[in-house]
Amino acid sequence: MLRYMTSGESHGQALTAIVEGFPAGVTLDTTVIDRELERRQGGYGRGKRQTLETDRVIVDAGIYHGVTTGGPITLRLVNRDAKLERLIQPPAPRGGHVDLAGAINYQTGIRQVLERASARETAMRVAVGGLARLLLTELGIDVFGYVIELGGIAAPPLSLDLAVRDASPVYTLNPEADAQIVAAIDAAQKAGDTVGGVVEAVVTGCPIGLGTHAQWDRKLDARLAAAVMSIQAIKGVEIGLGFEAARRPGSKVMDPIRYDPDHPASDRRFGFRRPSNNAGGIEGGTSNGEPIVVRAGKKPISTLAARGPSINMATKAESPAAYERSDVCAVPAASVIVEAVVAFEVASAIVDKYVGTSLDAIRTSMAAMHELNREHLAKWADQV
Ligand SMILES: Cc1cc2nc3c(=O)[nH]c(=O)nc-3n(C[C@H](O)[C@H](O)[C@H](O)COP(=O)(O)O)c2cc1C
Ligand SMILES: C=C(O[C@@H]1CC(C(=O)O)=C[C@@H](OP(=O)(O)O)[C@H]1O)C(=O)O
Repeated sequence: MLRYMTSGESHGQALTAIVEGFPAGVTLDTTVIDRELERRQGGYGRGKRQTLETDRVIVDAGIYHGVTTGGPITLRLVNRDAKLERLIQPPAPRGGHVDLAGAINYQTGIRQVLERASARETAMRVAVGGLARLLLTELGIDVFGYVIELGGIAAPPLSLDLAVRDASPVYTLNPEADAQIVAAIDAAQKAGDTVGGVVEAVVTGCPIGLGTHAQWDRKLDARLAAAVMSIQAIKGVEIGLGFEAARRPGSKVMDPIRYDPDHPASDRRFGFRRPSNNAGGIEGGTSNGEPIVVRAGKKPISTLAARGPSINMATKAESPAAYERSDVCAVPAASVIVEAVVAFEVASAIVDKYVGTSLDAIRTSMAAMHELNREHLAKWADQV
């Protein structure tokens, strides 16, 4: 079982994660993780905080000579803007945040809950996702996230071709490439407002059979949805066609099944081809070998420079909500975070299925399972 927990406050000393169940034998290349951290910090519309932080992962435990040992891996990110003990209690809670409900839930001030609820925590989730990516890359699986819509404006289309993708301004979160989007973010900033958007993550190279139809909490789509929904400010998750499937007749939703008899022995789909992928790579909670497509809707940031209506907690008189500083748009960052949590869930499903304490064990198990399925398909005629 692969799992992790994070700790840390937005303005505390550091963010930490302990990742447990990660296989031995994976070279922990921190530059791969740092690249993802850098992507998360980027994107047009971010606030001043990102000019103060330079996120670089520190590995405190779980490696020997740069290679994972199979023991728990401790990751750390230092907050340069650490100042928690000097921060005051906001007088008026912000709508759209946990400020009010959290202070009641924990019988504390607002500061205690907002510091932990902050999306600063997503930096660590991206570091953990980067670690998962190292395992997935070894197994020929790729995950990438990108913006598809921002402030109601469609982002330029993205090629699934890897070479084209890496050069794409959308993939590299450079919305300067789209004047309309930049103008929408600028207009929101000028008005003291914020903008949200829709992001998508695609997983390619997945074997058939991650997850299961057999039990609700092991369904791959359910696990992905929970992970993505847990990201700060994500308000909707779709797999494949998602809500659009509800509007179409069945004939325009189900993906036909075809067969290519000339497929190579190594084909992870065993020759089965789906001319469409409305299911987003998951049928009955199980990966079907097609790209896994997960979409997420991110709400616009609730902390408004124009300050939304609220109540002063001491006097209960009407008072504008607290405002210190804030992002105007964090949609490009959300695409990196969605990618990271999806990468982790897929890695976790891999470890569940191909139970192995090391990379070699997982590879061996994957190869053996592939052969087993080839044999199973070859003797199919005898079974029916
Ligand atoms: C990358 C990222 C950056 C964010 N930056 C801010 C911010 O600067 N100000 C803010 O009020 N909310 C920001 N948020 C959103 C809040 O963290 C989130 O809305 C809040 O914790 C309440 O949680 P909920 O929206 O999931 O209910 C950000 C979210 C993400 C994913
Ligand atoms: C620190 C990050 O995002 C923060 C998320 C956030 C919130 O309320 O979620 C509020 C802001 O924090 P601050 O008040 O320090 O500027 C963002 O900058 C980050 O993404 O690294």
